[in-house]
Amino acid sequence: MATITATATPATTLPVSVTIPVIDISGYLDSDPHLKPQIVNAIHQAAISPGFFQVIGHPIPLSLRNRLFDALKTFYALPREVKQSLHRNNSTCLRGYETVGEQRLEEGYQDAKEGFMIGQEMDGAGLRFAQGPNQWPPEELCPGFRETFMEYFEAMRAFSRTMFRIVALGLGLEEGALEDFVYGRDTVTMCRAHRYPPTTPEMAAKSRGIGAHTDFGALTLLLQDDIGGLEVFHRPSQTWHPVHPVKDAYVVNIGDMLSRWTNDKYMSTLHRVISPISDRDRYSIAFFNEGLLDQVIECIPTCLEAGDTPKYEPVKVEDHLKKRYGNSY
Ligand SMILES: O=C(O)CCC(=O)C(=O)O
Ligand SMILES: [Fe+2]
Repeated sequence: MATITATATPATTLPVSVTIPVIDISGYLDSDPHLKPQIVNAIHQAAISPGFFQVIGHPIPLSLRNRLFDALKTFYALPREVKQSLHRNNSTCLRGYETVGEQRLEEGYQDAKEGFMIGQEMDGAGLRFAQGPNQWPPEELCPGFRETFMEYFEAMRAFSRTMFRIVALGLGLEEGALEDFVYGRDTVTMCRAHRYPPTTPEMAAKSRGIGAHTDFGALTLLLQDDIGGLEVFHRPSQTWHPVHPVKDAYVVNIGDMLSRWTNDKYMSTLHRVISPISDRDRYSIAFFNEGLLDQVIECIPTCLEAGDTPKYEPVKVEDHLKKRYGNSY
């Protein structure tokens, strides 16, 4: 999930070039002794800078990705009243539909996207922050939507587990050191699907698909279609750079929580989406690893160089999330 940040300068692209590495993790999944350390190192370096990379050779099947994109098209084509009846304001745990213009991430712009958020299905007593049931459209209006979205969600949780094993090794920790953080009973993971309506060239300068922001969780895994429009900010040159769609890839970025946990060794990079100048909608699906509610985020000792001191006070994930979610709507 995302949060408000300082307004970025309206600078456009160039002249500096920013490389967003494309990293194949299949060698890690195959436990290839040669490739494993190379993959760990490539991700560690990309997390330091630019804080964004793309992952191929991941375990999410193309058929599942396509089924979900198809189901989302059916969902977003539903009558407005049906979508409104699933509005996130009905939910105690951030789940449901968000209309165009609802989120404001950048001063002076309204986000042009529609969104639909789900999380882990939880019911009963003792629910905590962001825990609870999802909202779903009637099955007959959107056949298979719920089943496909939940299948995708579970597959993404498993993929995230792998990513955090790689991240742990990169940070000089035990491979399983972040297991509870990413996969514990009280771990919050959220998945939001977006539809970005197209814009005209005249309107493009005044509108944003999603305004400039940093993500506030630990690690985001984003699936984008082939339209493009995602951009990252290069702070030293104050310029924006496209994250071009790469076939079959997930865009991965570091969020504020992991940046803080690593004493800013890993970079949480400002990003935005330009409304597509196209005759087609753009679709994307972001999976947010928000962390274990009881985890205290306190500088990981391996991230302190000799003579360094921690930059931040310890904070509990639950408190961090409550504050940041509260600020972004
Ligand atoms: O749709 C995208 O490409 C990016 C979405 C995003 O940055 C977010 O939801 O935090
Ligand atoms: Fe984001």
